[in-house]
Amino acid sequence: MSETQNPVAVIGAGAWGTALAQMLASDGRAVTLWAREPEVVADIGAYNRNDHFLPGIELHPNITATGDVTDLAGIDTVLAVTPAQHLGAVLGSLTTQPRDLILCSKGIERATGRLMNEVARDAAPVSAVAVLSGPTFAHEVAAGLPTAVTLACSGGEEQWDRISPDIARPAFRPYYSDDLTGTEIGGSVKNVLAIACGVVEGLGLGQNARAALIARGYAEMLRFGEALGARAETLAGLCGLGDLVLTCSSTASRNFSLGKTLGELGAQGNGERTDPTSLMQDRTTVAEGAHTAPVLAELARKHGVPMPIVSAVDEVLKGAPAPVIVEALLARPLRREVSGEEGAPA
Ligand SMILES: NC(=O)C1=CN([C@@H]2O[C@H](COP(=O)(O)OP(=O)(O)OC[C@H]3O[C@@H](n4cnc5c(N)ncnc54)[C@H](O)[C@@H]3O)[C@@H](O)[C@H]2O)C=CC1
Ligand SMILES: O=C(CO)COP(=O)(O)O
Repeated sequence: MSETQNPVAVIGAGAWGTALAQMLASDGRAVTLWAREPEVVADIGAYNRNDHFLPGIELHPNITATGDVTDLAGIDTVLAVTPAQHLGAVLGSLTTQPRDLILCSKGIERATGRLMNEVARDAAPVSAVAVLSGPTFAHEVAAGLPTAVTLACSGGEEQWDRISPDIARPAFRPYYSDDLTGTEIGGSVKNVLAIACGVVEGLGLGQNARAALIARGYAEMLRFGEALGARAETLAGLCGLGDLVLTCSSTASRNFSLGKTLGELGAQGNGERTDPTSLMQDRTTVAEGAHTAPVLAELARKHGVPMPIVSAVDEVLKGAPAPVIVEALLARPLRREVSGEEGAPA
């Protein structure tokens, strides 16, 4: 490590935390990776591999895995990459709060309806919070393939100047934003819409239907964002539209593939209700959209924001037959396309 390189730490050694550690370590700097599972710590220490969550990748030797949060003390720049529902508890277990805490989870806290930056500001009030989000399949980033992300800084340009050199690499390009709400809404809502696109794929409804769903889903994202104070320009960027297009187009997405299975079950089910619970329990990896959908549908109702696709995903996740739900979506009254204008054309 050169003397000018700050050490960084990553909390959470799932696929994304491990891929971020690999990307950050690519310039030779020391990266501390905190893992919840002792076997993950052991395997990274012994073999430089995390086959539990990111199989097939040889990790840089300058990544040090630990299960002890006290090893994060003194590291100024820390990325938090836990599943959204566990962020508050994991941050609450830290013995010290870093100067800069960069949130990389995509979701909304189910019990409280809070975005991750709200969870983090409560759990780590001393830290300056930032949000990193964009089109980033973990296996591609770990392989060194190029992408770009939104990096939204609560501390404005001063924080950006401090942390962007620690995050940017030749193949990983952050873009500055100060809209944390918009950045988080993009990543949270797109996961739910990816489940919807997977359902369409599983039901065999075709490419046109998927593209229509992406466009109308994006309109829902914009409406919800506006209600919560996000900027539309943020949602048109990497963390919104960019990630939406990625995640809605590929079975490499856990959310899309969950939706596809739900659609296939629905297609076989003769209009009967399904039981997605066992489907979810069997998964060792997180499909955040399944946790976000109920709380997002609830928040949308609370704010008076029409989000019919999000509500439809929520229904399918609760066991409603996918073909019946799709039929109901298509049978809704005709209306203007432009967001904010209600009613059918004259
Ligand atoms: N995998 C990807 O390509 C990307 C994932 N993300 C986001 O990163 C976050 C983490 O996802 P992944 O790393 O993919 O996870 P993963 O699905 O690969 O692994 C599951 C993770 O959950 C953790 N976990 C399970 N139970 C827990 C508990 N009780 N408390 C704390 N942690 C627990 C495990 O330790 C592991 O780190 C999610 O919010 C996801 O949306 C964001 C961008 C890309
Ligand atoms: O957020 C992601 C890509 O940007 C990963 O999506 P999935 O969680 O659906 O795999």
